[in-house]
Formats: sequence, structure tokens, C-alpha cells
Amino acid sequence: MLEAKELRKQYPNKLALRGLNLQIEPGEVFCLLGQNGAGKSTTINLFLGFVQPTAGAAYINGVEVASNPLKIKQYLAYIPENVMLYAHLTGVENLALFSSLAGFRYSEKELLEYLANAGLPAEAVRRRVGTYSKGMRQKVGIAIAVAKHAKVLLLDEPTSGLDPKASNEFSELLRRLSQQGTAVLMATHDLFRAKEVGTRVGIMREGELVDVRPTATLNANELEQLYLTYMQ
Ligand SMILES: Nc1ncnc2c1ncn2[C@@H]1O[C@H](COP(=O)(O)OP(=O)(O)OP(=O)(O)O)[C@@H](O)[C@H]1O
Repeated sequence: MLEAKELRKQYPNKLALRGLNLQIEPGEVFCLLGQNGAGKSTTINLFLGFVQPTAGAAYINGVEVASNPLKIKQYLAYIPENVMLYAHLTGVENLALFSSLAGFRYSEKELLEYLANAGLPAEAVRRRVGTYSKGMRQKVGIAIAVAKHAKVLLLDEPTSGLDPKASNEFSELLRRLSQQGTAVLMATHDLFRAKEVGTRVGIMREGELVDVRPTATLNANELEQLYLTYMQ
């Protein structure tokens, strides 16, 4: 569902990604770990088509991203640390807007259901999004991903700044999406969440994926040790 082939990104003064090869299947949650500047966001941005590769290619559902920037948008949803929504619209209005941009028109009842399933409290759905907490905005982001039937979910530091309860709820939503067959690529600094929701973890260092492990083979301590070993 997601594939990188010899994907490389050279910025004017920095080789940010050095020939990444990666495949992520439907239902997988792949967590990218690594220090600041390791190349995690660059990887996500290449899959989003926000930046152009210097060499190699990124594919989503078999479609090359760089040459089909509009087509790939129909397959994916993106949740950055701060989900971009229209602050002056309510939660339900935002969901209606983003779903319709993706070609889906839902009744009010259906929209409310999507928001409820994403865990947004009923009292919030008709409030302006400008009044939402970060966790609530993340939930609207998930509701949008589900409502547009995204096959791929790209996440960049989604739990950063969430309290433990919100973070836990977010993990639960991700797990449900992966069970429904969504392929997830998540950049994170949160080893605990990576172990909890990831099916695989990849450790990035200086633009290279230096290790990839199925999370089932590691306990939380082993993951931390592995991470620290590479960061030395
Ligand atoms: N637009 C840009 N122009 C020049 N250099 C850039 C640009 N974007 C990123 N870089 C550099 O590329 C390298 C990789 O950055 P990237 O944002 O991918 O790292 P990251 O692993 O996501 O880090 P963080 O955990 O801090 O988000 C860094 O050295 C960064 O300074």
C-alpha cells in the first residue's frame, strides 16, 4: 500500500534521506523512530507529495506520488501534530467539508456517527473548532480519515502534547483503523506508543533506516535499549 524505492532527498545543505526502501502493507502500523533531524518528517512529506524526491520514488497504492499528486490524495489522510481545521467552523461542519472535498456526502446523522466513533464528545460537535483541545482536533482528523475511506494514514508526531488519556484514546482509534485494513505510517518520538500500536518499528539515523523490527518480538525495555544503542 505504501512503498519507497531508493527514495532520496537532498536539501541544499543537507542529505535528509539516503535511499530509503520500505513497504507497508494494508493493516500495518509502521512507526518511524529517530532523533530530531533523522529524516522522519521528510519521509512523510515525500509520501504526501509535499516535497519532491531528488532520486527514487514513493508509491501509494501503486501510484507514484511525485507524478500523481492529486490522485494519491484520494487514498490518504494526513494527521500532523496540529491538525489543520477551519477554526470558525464546528466539528461537524469541518467533517462535512473535508468529506465532500474527498467526494463523500453524508447526512447529518452519519456525520455525527463518525465523530462519535472517533470519540469526540457530543457536547463538542456543534462548537467552533477554535475552542477545541489538541486531542479533540486529532479526533476530528481521525473522523475525516475514516469518513473519506482513506487506505493510508500518515501521521507526524500525532501524540506529541496529548495527555496520557487522549494519547491512549488515539492509540485505540489507530488500532481500530489498522484492523479495518488501513496502512499507517507514523513518525513519533514516543517509544511507548510505538510499541503499543505499531506492528513494526523502524529506527532512522541520519537519513537511513538502520533497523526494522516487528514490535511483537520486543518488549518495551528491549525497544528502548535498541533505540538508545543506535542513538549513541
Ligand atoms: N526544507 C528544508 N530545507 C533544508 N533542510 C531541511 C528542510 N527540511 C528538513 N531539512 C533538514 O533535513 C534533515 C531531516 O529533517 P526532518 O524534518 O525530516 O527530520 P525529523 O526526523 O522529522 O526530525 P524531528 O524529529 O525534529 O521532526 C534535518 O537536518 C533538517 O534540518
